[in-house]
Amino acid sequence: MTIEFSNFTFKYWALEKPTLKNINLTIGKGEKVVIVGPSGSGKSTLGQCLNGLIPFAVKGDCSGSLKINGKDTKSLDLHQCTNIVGTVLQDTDGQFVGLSVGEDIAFALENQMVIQEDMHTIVKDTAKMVELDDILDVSPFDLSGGQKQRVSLAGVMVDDVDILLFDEPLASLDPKTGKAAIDIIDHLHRDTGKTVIIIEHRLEDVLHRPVDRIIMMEQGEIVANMTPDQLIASDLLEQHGIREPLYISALKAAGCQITEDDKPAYFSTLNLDKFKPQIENWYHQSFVACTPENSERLLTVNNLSYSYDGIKNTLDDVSFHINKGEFVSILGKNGSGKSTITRLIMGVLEPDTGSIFMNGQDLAQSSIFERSQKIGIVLQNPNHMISHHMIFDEIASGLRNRGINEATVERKVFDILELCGLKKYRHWPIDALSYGQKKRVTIATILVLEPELLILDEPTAGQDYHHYTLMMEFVRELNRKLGITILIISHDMHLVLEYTQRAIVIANSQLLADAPVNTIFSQPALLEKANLTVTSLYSLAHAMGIERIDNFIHCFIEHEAKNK
Ligand SMILES: Nc1ncnc2c1ncn2[C@@H]1O[C@H](COP(=O)(O)OP(=O)(O)OP(=O)(O)O)[C@@H](O)[C@H]1O
Ligand SMILES: Nc1ncnc2c1ncn2[C@@H]1O[C@H](COP(=O)(O)OP(=O)(O)OP(=O)(O)O)[C@@H](O)[C@H]1O
Repeated sequence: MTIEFSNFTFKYWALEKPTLKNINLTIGKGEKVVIVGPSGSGKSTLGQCLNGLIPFAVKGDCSGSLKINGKDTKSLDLHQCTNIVGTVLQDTDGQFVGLSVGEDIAFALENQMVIQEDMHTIVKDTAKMVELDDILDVSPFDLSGGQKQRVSLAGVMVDDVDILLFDEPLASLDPKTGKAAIDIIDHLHRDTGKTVIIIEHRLEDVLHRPVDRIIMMEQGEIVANMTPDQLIASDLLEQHGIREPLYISALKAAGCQITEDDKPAYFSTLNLDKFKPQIENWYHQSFVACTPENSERLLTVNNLSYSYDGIKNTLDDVSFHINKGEFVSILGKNGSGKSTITRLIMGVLEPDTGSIFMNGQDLAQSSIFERSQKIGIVLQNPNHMISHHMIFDEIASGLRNRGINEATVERKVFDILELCGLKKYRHWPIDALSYGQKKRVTIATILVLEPELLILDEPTAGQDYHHYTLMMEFVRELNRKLGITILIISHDMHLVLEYTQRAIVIANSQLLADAPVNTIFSQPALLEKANLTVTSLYSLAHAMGIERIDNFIHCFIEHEAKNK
């Protein structure tokens, strides 16, 4: 199935200007391509033109043509498009049709009239590939964010379509499952010859397996269309605010010049010998010792246990503390209970046993409202938080609830809109925003309230590097200047390395480790237990024969922080 966009332009009815401008792009049958680009650049819109959601479900004006296998999509209907293109959507909640995980995976098979006996086997085998076989009877809506993402992946794997489109398949997946997902996509691609299109901000993770081409979008246009080696060796990623792989950042930090001939797109193909002297030199020159942590307690979690069903403990005797002014992360496998900890801190759930103290006060004595005055939480899925139609009102709502006068509300909201890169959208309805832009709105809504403890659940999911850097630098400023304590829950190891000092690792419902990030990331066996993976920074140091990998990681963290 060849895909051919010719002079293709698309404008949403709700917007004045076109979102896709004069796109000329051919994707050949059986190709595997990645689409990258800043948030709001039109990646999902391009994907939706392919799967027929545009123009059949979402209205707008198109000009030029989009042909799939020579057929203009204007002559097809939505049903015909979905029979050609299978999609894993960015917001998985909108995608579930079954009452259980098993039914959901089986849905596509029912449509294909697969016989019952085969159906059970196919569903089981597919669920096993994405580690869902234990929870086939659970409702998709009772799953953690990453588990939902796995259900969507499984659903599309059984689809009998020629083109597979993945819109941010990795956003909520833990690192190990993310790698497994990329392996699965790679197998599907090689075994079936299907055309595969992956839209993703986590470029290094996608490049875990080879791809044919990377297409870069910016403001509705295609600004690059080249091989991964060409792109990684160029300055284009940096210019367009897209994060380069960690090992490339480390090589550049050491002053190495990387060319296409070095085959830099994959760690496994990169010729490292050439760079060894520079890396060693940089490491020996830049090592500085860790700064000691502040020891005044803000939050103390004591022996916390919680079970949703009264049978299996989601959290089992978990204890940790967070000091005032710290920037800490919680890491762990999908479904290990990280978001559950957040719900217990907020008071949405009550612990079965154990307690949580804030500033020496037992939170069991405080209502949800009282807790929300001190603790701000940004949930994983922005669509679970938004309750107003207009962006300004959404961000202003918390301040207005506190009875703050309108002039102050306006000033604070404008300041935060600017900081979060949302100023030009202030009069927009939230519906007209991309997923990443919505996520930024929800972060702005909480940041404007300047909480004492800020908890960010997957802050970078769906965010491009440029926007997330702006936002995280602002969060870091809140942390450094105002002493606001920050807790992030994330599967984004690059983010965790860049910003947090200490990581709390949860595995199999229990606390597995609580240590500085450079210590955590230099222990492969520990990472493995929590479905985390070593980063390419570790692999680089290892390949260079550096003994104290924790020190090497620490050097890199210091370098990044200084050069932001
Ligand atoms: N349903 C819609 N109605 C009107 N405008 C929309 C709609 N969906 C997206 N847009 C607009 O189109 C632009 C591109 O959005 P799109 O979702 O394609 O971006 P994206 O590159 O996928 O971003 P992200 O990485 O944040 O998901 C955005 O500026 C957004 O405001
Ligand atoms: N409302 C609910 N009812 C029943 N079980 C639930 C509910 N919410 C979560 N669970 C289960 O509790 C476990 C922990 O979920 P939680 O959302 O805390 O995980 P998580 O570590 O945040 O995962 P992720 O990294 O995927 O976001 C999961 O196995 C999930 O299926």
